Amino acid sequence: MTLSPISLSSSYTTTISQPHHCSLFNTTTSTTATSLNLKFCSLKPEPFAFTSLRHRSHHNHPFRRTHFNAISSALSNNGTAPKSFDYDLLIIGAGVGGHGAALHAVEKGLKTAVVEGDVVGGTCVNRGCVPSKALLAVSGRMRELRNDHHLKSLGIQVSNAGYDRQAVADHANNLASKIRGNLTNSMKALGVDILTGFGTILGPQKVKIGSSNNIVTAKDIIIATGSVPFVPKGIEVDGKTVITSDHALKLETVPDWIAIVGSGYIGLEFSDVYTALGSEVTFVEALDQLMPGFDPEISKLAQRVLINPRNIDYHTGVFASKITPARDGKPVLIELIDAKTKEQKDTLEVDAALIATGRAPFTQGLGLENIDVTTQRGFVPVDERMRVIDANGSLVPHLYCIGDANGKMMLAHAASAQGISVVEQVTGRDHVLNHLSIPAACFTHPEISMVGLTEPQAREKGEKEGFDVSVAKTSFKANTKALAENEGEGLAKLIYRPDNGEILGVHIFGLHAADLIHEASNAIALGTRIQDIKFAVHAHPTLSEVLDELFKSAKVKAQASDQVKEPVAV
Ligand SMILES: Cc1cc2nc3c(=O)[nH]c(=O)nc-3n(C[C@H](O)[C@H](O)[C@H](O)COP(=O)(O)OP(=O)(O)OC[C@H]3O[C@@H](n4cnc5c(N)ncnc54)[C@H](O)[C@@H]3O)c2cc1C
Ligand SMILES: NC(=O)c1ccc[n+]([C@@H]2O[C@H](COP(=O)([O-])OP(=O)(O)OC[C@H]3O[C@@H](n4cnc5c(N)ncnc54)[C@H](O)[C@@H]3O)[C@@H](O)[C@H]2O)c1
Repeated sequence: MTLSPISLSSSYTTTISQPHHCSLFNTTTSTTATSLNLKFCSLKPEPFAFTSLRHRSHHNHPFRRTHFNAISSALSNNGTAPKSFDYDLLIIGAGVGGHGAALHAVEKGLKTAVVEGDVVGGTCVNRGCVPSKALLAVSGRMRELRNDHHLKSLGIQVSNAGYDRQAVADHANNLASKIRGNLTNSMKALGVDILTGFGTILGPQKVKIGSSNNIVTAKDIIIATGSVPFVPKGIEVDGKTVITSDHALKLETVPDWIAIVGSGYIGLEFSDVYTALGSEVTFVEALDQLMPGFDPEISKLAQRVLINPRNIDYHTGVFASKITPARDGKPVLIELIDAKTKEQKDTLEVDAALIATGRAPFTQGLGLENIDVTTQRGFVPVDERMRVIDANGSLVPHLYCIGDANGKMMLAHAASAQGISVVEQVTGRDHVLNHLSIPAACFTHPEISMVGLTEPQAREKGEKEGFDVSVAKTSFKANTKALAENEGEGLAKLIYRPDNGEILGVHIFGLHAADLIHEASNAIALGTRIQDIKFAVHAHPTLSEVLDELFKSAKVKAQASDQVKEPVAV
């Protein structure tokens, strides 16, 4: 194995903790320096490995013939553009963003390669969505089996539900391996070349793979290099008692008492897991309320159901300014300061601390300076079509950035959708992704989901643009299926324009909220108005009737309601 040292310089005043779980990212543990050295190793010795099973013949593809002739003569002055190309499309990073783009590119007939410096699947598959959902599946079952009151009301008796920590950890790890295999095989089967090594952009349409001179050219390049945990300055991560999600997902321990710094998605999902497995949790949140990113009404309800009745306490409006791992028989020490005044507030002594304070883009060492691109807090600046913008504000020809690395929306399906959107563009069809139609979900028990604007955001927009905003709500308590499951605790909230029936946002808290949101997100994506969707029929009894009722309860002005779409004869 060849280790390729890459000197990274960071503009952060914080620490970036690289994925510790993976020996391939050979890195020092977190430091508080403003720059850090990181070693990134190739999986295979140079030259880089071609792992595709078969190649489609792309050379006669009509698009290839035309677009190669039309290579922009306006390329920037950073190196010269190649005259012919190894690939139509080269994607740096084989996470879900890169994978989604690659599959769509093959469908469009592009000769495609992905460059991956670690393992296929990136954060989502190896250190994110996939293993966390495996742990949350266990959390859900444990909650049910330990909820005597709930079980009794259904007439069920269970005694002594327990778990085997290592077996739970294995479930998460095995699932990640399985999905990683599926992703790899799907690309290989379609003829996508998987080039192993760290990708560095040398100039327009040119990428070096690994540390030696393996240079690959491509007509279009997509940066899809993702993100790593963001660890604020002053926090020392040791990977054992002070951990990030990368470590927590391995479930090496279930601490008796764990502080979770940050009550966003990661904090909330892990509080669900840890409390189900028996830990006591203390949240430390910098803003004045828990779950500050969600619609305030939903956060309030979530706090009532997911926080207050559980073994959780919290400190809001405080920063964890210094965290020292447990050592020499002392517990983990967390110094709290007031988020506004910066005055010392308290010191917590806990068994462990999970740092869930957001994620930092992984864009160091990418060679962005070679194409005159300056990152913004590490994020690659892009326009609404994911085209990379250089330091002068001009678009860099043939270069795109998708997923966590551009920071538009740090979600797996957003990364993939952005990749598909780019492929549409490079194959001649203009496409702009509507990020307000992309749903998000937090997989707690019960789940939280959302799409579009929160109520405060919608009201602010309405005020600026001069339209009224209305809100409709329905409760899960009135839903037959939810009641049959004895899961009536839930709310769906619709934020809309009463003048024209436009859906501005939908927020759901309740059983299977993550699955229910898609009716709303599809409606926003397709521009469907409330006066149309309210006539859509839902099977009875299903949870989807919560949304049916929600749309029906909205009060759209008569004029707009009269313009119902023409019926389609069958
Ligand atoms: C604990 C956790 C749970 C999450 N749960 C969810 C969820 O339930 N749903 C959801 O939608 N999102 C979830 N996310 C977010 C989701 O994982 C990310 O939004 C998503 O992985 C971003 O995809 P990406 O393709 O942009 O980047 P990544 O998945 O990070 O992939 C980037 C890839 O690029 C590689 N790479 C980086 N630099 C180079 C280089 N120079 N050369 C070669 N290769 C390189 C990396 O090794 C990596 O494989 C979760 C995240 C975490 C941490
Ligand atoms: N189910 C999902 O889709 C899912 C699950 C996990 C993660 N993710 C993605 O991963 C990303 C990262 O998640 P996350 O939960 O780490 O970030 P987040 O941005 O959702 O939440 C971070 C929280 O930490 C708080 N915070 C920041 N610094 C602090 C400090 N020093 N002291 C106390 N509080 C502090 C912030 O106010 C915020 O509430 C998210 O953007 C999300 O999109 C998604």
